[in-house]
Amino acid sequence: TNGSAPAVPSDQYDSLYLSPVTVGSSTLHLDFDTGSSDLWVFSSLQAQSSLVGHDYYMVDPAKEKQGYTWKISYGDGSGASGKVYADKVVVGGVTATAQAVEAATAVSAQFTQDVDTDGLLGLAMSTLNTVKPQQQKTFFDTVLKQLAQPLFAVDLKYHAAGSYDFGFIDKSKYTGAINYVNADTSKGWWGVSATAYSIGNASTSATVSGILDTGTTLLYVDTPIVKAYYAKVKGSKMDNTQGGYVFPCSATLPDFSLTIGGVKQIVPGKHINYSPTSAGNCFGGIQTNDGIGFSILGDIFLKSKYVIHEMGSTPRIGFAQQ
Ligand SMILES: C[C@H]1CC[C@H](NC(=O)Cn2ccnc2)CC1
Repeated sequence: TNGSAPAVPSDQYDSLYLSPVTVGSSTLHLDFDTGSSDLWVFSSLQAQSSLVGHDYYMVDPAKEKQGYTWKISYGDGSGASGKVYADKVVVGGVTATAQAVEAATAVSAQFTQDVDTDGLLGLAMSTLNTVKPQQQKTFFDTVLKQLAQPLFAVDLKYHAAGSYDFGFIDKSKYTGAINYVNADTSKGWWGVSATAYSIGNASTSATVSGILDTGTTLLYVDTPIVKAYYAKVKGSKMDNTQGGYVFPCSATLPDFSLTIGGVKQIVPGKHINYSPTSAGNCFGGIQTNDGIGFSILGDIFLKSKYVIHEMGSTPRIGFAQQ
């Protein structure tokens, strides 16, 4: 069975995208995250005070995987932990009858205060799953065999609802050719490399290695590239109080591209004006990866493309223009 689920921006800035998922008998709104591999949810195991505003999974003790635990922390310092259940999970009509559902007993403040997000659904490789004593499969790995094709496609949009397709490529969601490159899954992520970047009409040869990450809002690249980009934005500056580069909201932002598989994958300048700040300027969608050694191609990069993640004998990533 193939299927498709909507990806709805959680707020006016596309901070994250939420998709409806049936977990047991509840419908929750989860953040599909190609940068991690745990399916975890707010649950009845948590203190009531932590559940205010959230939909949550009502655990059934008969379905508990006794003695199994999980604990995850993300690059932005957020995290969660809890117990594990085997239950039915349905995404866009695709059913996993006994999916490992990671029910939270504790979550960090960033998640508690984000009342729209009821948990995450990881879509990276299952080798990154945090469940102990036995690592569990992602939803995608669980349903892989029932899909017509071993793939999912990501269609995030700028200030609009997009979708996640499972098992099929939707020709109505892109124009032109799909450009495929092999994925580097050796670190558990959907890894890609670029051979150049461009700012406006100027192209620079460089090796930019990164991971595709729907769970990250912005586009994080090496500091020299970030500096070169904002050098082309009048009035821009690094503002440590705001935590990154800001600029006058009236600024014209140049397009940015990464050349992947010989094809320029363009991020429109318009998408790089992420949001207004509390200080009266605007916060950039391109920021430094703080020298973590690789780039994070988050939603700012993804929301102009239709991106196919194919787990064939040789994992591949396909890029097409929305
Ligand atoms: C420098 C980057 C900063 C942003 C980091 N992204 C995340 O932490 C993504 N995420 C998933 C769940 N909650 C957050 C990746 C590193």
